[in-house]
Amino acid sequence: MHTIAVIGTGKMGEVLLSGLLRAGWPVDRLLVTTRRAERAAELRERYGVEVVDNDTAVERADVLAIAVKPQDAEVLMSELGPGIPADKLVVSLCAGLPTSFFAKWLPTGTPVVRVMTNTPALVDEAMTAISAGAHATAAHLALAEEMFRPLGNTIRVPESQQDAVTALSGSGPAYFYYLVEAMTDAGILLGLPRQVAHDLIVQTAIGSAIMLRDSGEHPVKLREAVTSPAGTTISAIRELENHRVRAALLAALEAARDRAREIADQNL
Ligand SMILES: NC(=O)C1=CN([C@@H]2O[C@H](COP(=O)(O)OP(=O)(O)OC[C@H]3O[C@@H](n4cnc5c(N)ncnc54)[C@H](O)[C@@H]3O)[C@@H](O)[C@H]2O)C=CC1
Ligand SMILES: O=C(O)[C@@H]1CCC=N1
Repeated sequence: MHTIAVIGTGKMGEVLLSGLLRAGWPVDRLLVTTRRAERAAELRERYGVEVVDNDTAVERADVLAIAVKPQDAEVLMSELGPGIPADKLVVSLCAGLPTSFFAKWLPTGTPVVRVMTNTPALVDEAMTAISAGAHATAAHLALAEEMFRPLGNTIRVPESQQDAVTALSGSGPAYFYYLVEAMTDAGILLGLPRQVAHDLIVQTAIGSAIMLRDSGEHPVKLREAVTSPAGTTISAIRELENHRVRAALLAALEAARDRAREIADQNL
């Protein structure tokens, strides 16, 4: 069985750690690293996991899951990279950074897998996209899948699609929360108590998501089924079109994709 070290255990590192534990990964096969002593104590107490320094993690783990902010990856990899033996697997969770960024710091031939997951991993409903770097084999991809499948769904994509994936599903939960927030405000505008508006829209989101997943119907079909002739829904849709919400979404995701590219450019 593999030993996985989470390097940089902040929000996403903890999401991965807790998911692996929920899935039954033995705690003595997990190591975590962090910069702050208080955070180390918190993780130890919450999960009973061993917190070690980065060098010890490299020595003892055979899979290194890099979960620092992309902006911190250069310092981390310049310190750690050259000492990582080529038989370890490096799994990057970092937005924007291509596998070639990691390869630059690693001994030639070290396999790197790039993943983009999302925060619904906390409830085992993540969408995780997995890509092989130059030296990653089918076995390395399978191992990355084994790590992330307990957290939700996984998909393999060519690395060239990872910036688009980041814009769509990596950041995606934020767009849905934003929408719920705005719709709750709209409910308040219409005179509903905040909690009632919140409960109505959250359950509506859950029901709609399950129908999208389980009915096999195209979203247009599902929307048309709600939209009665001369009814209420079409009046709302007209306003969404007038306010160019579709165009705003296209522009927003393009901006997120471009930001991922910028992060790469700043680090290559
Ligand atoms: N937050 C999100 O929804 C998602 C984030 N990501 C990616 O996950 C990565 C982590 O993001 P978050 O967890 O949100 O950030 P975060 O800031 O919560 O966690 C990063 C952690 O790394 C630690 N760290 C930094 N340098 C270190 C070093 N040299 N040694 C040990 N620990 C170090 C920091 O102290 C911090 O605890 C990023 O690269 C981000 O692009 C990917 C998908 C979704
Ligand atoms: O906002 C970010 O950069 C990270 C990557 C995807 C979701 N959160």
